[in-house]
Amino acid sequence: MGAQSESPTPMGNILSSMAAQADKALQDKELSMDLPIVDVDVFRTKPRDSPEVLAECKKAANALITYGALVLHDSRVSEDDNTTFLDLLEDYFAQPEEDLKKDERPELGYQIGVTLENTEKPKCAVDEPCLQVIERLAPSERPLDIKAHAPDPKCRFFWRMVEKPPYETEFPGLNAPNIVPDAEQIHDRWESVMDKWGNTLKNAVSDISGMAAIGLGLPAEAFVEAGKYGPHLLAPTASNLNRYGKKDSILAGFHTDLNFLTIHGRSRYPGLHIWARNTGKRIPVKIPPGKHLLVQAGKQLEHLTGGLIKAGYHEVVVNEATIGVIERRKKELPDRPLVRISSTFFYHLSSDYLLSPNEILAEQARKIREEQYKLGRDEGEEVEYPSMKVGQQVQNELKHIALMA
Ligand SMILES: O=C(O)CCC(=O)C(=O)O
Ligand SMILES: [Fe+2]
Repeated sequence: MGAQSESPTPMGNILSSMAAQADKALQDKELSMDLPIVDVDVFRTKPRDSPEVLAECKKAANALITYGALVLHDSRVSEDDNTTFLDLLEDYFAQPEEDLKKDERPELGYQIGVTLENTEKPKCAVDEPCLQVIERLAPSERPLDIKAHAPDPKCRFFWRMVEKPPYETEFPGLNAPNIVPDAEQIHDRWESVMDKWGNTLKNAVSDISGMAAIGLGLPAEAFVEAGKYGPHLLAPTASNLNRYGKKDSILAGFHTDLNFLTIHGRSRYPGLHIWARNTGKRIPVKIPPGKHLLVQAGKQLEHLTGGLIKAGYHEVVVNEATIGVIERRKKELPDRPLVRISSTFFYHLSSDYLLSPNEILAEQARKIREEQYKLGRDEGEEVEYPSMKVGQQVQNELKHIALMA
């Protein structure tokens, strides 16, 4: 009798159920990339002081402390809006370079409109603490080499989504009006498509800010108030995969984001790798299907929490999975532009807000640092977080990435 038709023994039963459990665990792990999934719906629909909401907020704060990242579920997310947005941006970046150039504003540090390829540099390449972060990673987990400090081949569009402050800002350059592209087939649908998808990302990330504040023991409105007049940006990147589609091309070199929280919808092309603090592992991002988004901590959140939450490192490269999608789309949609658009939104604190570490959180950060050190996880030299206006911090960072003189 063949093994397949044998009637199951009790031992066989146990083994197959263990195998099924292991399969399920592997599937879940791949879906969530090992990151906790935070349900924004719980926060939006249940009473603020209910145990369920508090538990979900704690989960959000702990995920940001432990990983610098989380996956969120939000029933307001429409995949169709993301698709429409990705199509629009593919069409936009397929235009001739001289048309794109009309939307460049170098005099404003490229903080509005388009940034063309080979302009923005990965800051890490000249930043000693960042290079040490790479050195502390196991060689197999390191990002692609950025030491040449070549600018990134990715382009970008910045679409500002702000509420005008009821006061005179010290940083008007960071708060300039939006640019709507000229081209007839793009102009008319631009504003509504950008605002629709942008608002989905903005609402979700703003709710995560509220949840993180509660989870950290702060008043619910602490971060949202601090970001009320922030120069939030819908900030898709665009990488020309005809030109930069070879395996191991760096589209955006290893870096952290300078803003408060970054939120991503699904890109059509894989290639974003994140490093979760405390794991030392490179994680290829796979946002689970169905109303999920990915959030990563940025520098402003690190600053405000005195390093309790650390900005998350990431890179965007052409990996095997990217090549797979390139080949598939070439066959299935030969007339579509071969451009990798990222569905990225930068949530910022208000430029005039004083960025200064919360002492209670900074004390917790010191404790965690010591515990980590005892566990043999050296996080490098202690970072200073001097008080400064958010607008000042942004300008300092822009100088590092070559967008501002
Ligand atoms: O392209 C992506 O998926 C992310 C881009 C990114 O890291 C950034 O825009 O800062
Ligand atoms: Fe980034």
